[in-house]
Amino acid sequence: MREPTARRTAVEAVGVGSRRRRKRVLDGCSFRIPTGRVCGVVGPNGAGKSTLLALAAGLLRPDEGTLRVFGAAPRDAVARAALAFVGQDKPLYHRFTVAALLRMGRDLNPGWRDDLAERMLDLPASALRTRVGALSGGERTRVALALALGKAPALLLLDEPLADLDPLARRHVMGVLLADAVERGTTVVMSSHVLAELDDVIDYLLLVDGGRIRLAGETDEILAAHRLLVGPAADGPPTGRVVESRVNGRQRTLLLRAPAADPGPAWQVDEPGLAELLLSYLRSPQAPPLLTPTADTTLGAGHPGVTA
Ligand SMILES: Nc1ncnc2c1ncn2[C@@H]1O[C@H](COP(=O)(O)OP(=O)(O)OP(=O)(O)O)[C@@H](O)[C@H]1O
Repeated sequence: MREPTARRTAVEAVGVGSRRRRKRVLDGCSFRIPTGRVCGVVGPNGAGKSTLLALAAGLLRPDEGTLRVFGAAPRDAVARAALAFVGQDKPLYHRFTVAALLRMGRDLNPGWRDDLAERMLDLPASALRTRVGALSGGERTRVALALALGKAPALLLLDEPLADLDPLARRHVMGVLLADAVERGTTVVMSSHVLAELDDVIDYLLLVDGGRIRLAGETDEILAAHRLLVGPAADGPPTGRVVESRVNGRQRTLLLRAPAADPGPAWQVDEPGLAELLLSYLRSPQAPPLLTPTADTTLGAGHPGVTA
């Protein structure tokens, strides 16, 4: 028997619009993120990623449309208990020691798990006695992430969690998040500009650009829906639904929506990498949006593509 959509859907946005100081920041955003996915929210500066995460965390209300978390409004008690949010500014009490903050996390959250917080924190024991204000930016990020994970949430909303972490710390944080998603089925939704490091970790993608959703769904399905063609610039480009066409000297590189017609032996055809695909879309604002069936809110819960 199929579970109700609300239980299989972590976040659902339908026609979400948001204005900040009268400026339209998000417009007609509709998508679903099923439970248990590690979803990367990517897009250029000012695209609306933080606004989208703040809406899902219940810190902002949409001006248009609806956004639901596990089927409830983000400010409902059920949703609030199920989610943890770490914003870009990571507000922490600077005069508290790390140990005192962790104690507070334990006292405030009935489902608190020391092991999860400690796994994320992974700092020397001396750091526990340090006041938060005396930590480096990256160490503070680790504390904020440890407090969020210690809550053992069903949904982790993270706004640029990797921004001030060194490469080793990034790997550690990504590893912990991935392990948690596997072990507890946590849904992780994280914005990031570090496309290269998202590649191995995310299995779901939201590309936000100019306040709109341009790509949404399973990364492997989105990649499989495209072909990267490299061939001679002198030849007429092969036909197909072109996302981007670039000429560099004698070489033309094309990103097409699959299936593409056989372009002939002069062309090399591959599936694009994630970073390549995203950059092509960002350079080509005219390319039509693509949502896989699980992300598409116009498809009902009974659609075969809509699974947990
Ligand atoms: N507190 C605010 N008050 C007014 N406008 C805001 C506020 N926060 C963001 N905006 C505006 O909303 C738009 C989207 O901002 P948002 O922070 O959601 O984008 P983003 O994709 O997260 O960007 P970045 O990658 O730079 O963090 C921007 O044009 C920004 O100027």
